Amino acid sequence: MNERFKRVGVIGAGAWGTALAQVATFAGHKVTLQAREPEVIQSIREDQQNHIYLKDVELSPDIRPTHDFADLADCDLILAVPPAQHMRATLKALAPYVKDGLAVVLCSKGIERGTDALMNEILKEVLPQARGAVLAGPSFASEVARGLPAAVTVACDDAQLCAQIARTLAGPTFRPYKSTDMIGAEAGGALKNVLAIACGISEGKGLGRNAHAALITRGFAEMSRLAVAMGAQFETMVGLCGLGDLVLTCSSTQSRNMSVGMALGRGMTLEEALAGKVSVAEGVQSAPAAVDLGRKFDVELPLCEAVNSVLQGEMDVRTAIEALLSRPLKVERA
Ligand SMILES: NC(=O)c1ccc[n+]([C@@H]2O[C@H](COP(=O)([O-])OP(=O)(O)OC[C@H]3O[C@@H](n4cnc5c(N)ncnc54)[C@H](O)[C@@H]3O)[C@@H](O)[C@H]2O)c1
Ligand SMILES: O=P(O)(O)OC[C@H](O)CO
Repeated sequence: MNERFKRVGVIGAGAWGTALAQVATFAGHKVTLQAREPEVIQSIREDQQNHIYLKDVELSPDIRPTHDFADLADCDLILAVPPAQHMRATLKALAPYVKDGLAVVLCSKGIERGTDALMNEILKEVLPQARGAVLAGPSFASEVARGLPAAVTVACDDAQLCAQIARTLAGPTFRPYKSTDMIGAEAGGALKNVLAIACGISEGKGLGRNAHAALITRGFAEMSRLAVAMGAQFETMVGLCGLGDLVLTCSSTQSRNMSVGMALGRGMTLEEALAGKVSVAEGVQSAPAAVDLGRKFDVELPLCEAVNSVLQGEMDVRTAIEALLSRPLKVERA
């Protein structure tokens, strides 16, 4: 009962996919890591480092990089870690190698633009024969890959599968907490990225610590309202994958989302803020989807809407801030 999975595969050798492959080796596994770029494969094979996406971290020799999805065919646990906008295509590429009941853990934090789908909805459409779970929570890849302590949420509506995944990935420095709330874990992970852009804008504009605290608190209220309307439990939102990840991402320049926001706050255009970046800031694509979901579920999302207006070039930062501060006074509630 609840034995560990034996053959772990990871799809996506960005910073987080590489870090999660490393986590699985800390837990004693040999891991197949599917990478898109030949230079990433070469870098891991020759130097035991991912020079492109996770610089200066010594990787375990138990990580086996490959380009070929067929090499994942004998895995019994797959961690899917592409950028959210590429999840659908990635799962389609995996499809020929998926056996009935394969466990697929969705580790990307975003909402698909155009469909407003969370990652588990995409999994159900593309690989209905697989069993899905979500991994989310406060976890900067570089810290996790270096073996610094982190606690995350693993969410799955099948409690037994959840326990099996948690047991497979748990290690001396990586502590998964179990949950059955997949929507909450996914919504928390996706929405905190949009709110981190808001906090970055505030930081870049020099609006001070009071504004920062207000943004995190009202951002939390906003993301919880939407998540609960989508079917999440409020309890999940006060956990690692909700408040925990929001606080982390809004408080460090390690965050790509916060960094993009800071660049916008300092007066750059979005194009300038993203120029030359190989890494993904998911909030940029998730913002319009979040706004869409707010309308669909009739939930007010003033901060996400303001961020989205700035990202779409519909409002400059100063006007967005003025618009937020001049809203009618409200009763404070989550
Ligand atoms: N980096 C972190 O600290 C961290 C932590 C937790 C969750 N995440 C989430 O993990 C997901 C992946 O982020 P990351 O940080 O590993 O990536 P990254 O920013 O380090 O690298 C970009 C990734 O995008 C991939 N990519 C680019 N074009 C692609 C395409 N057309 N199809 C498929 N893949 C493509 C690249 O191969 C690479 O793996 C995101 O949803 C992110 O929010 C990241
Ligand atoms: O760098 P970011 O903004 O993508 O955040 C990384 C992780 O999601 C933090 O938990």
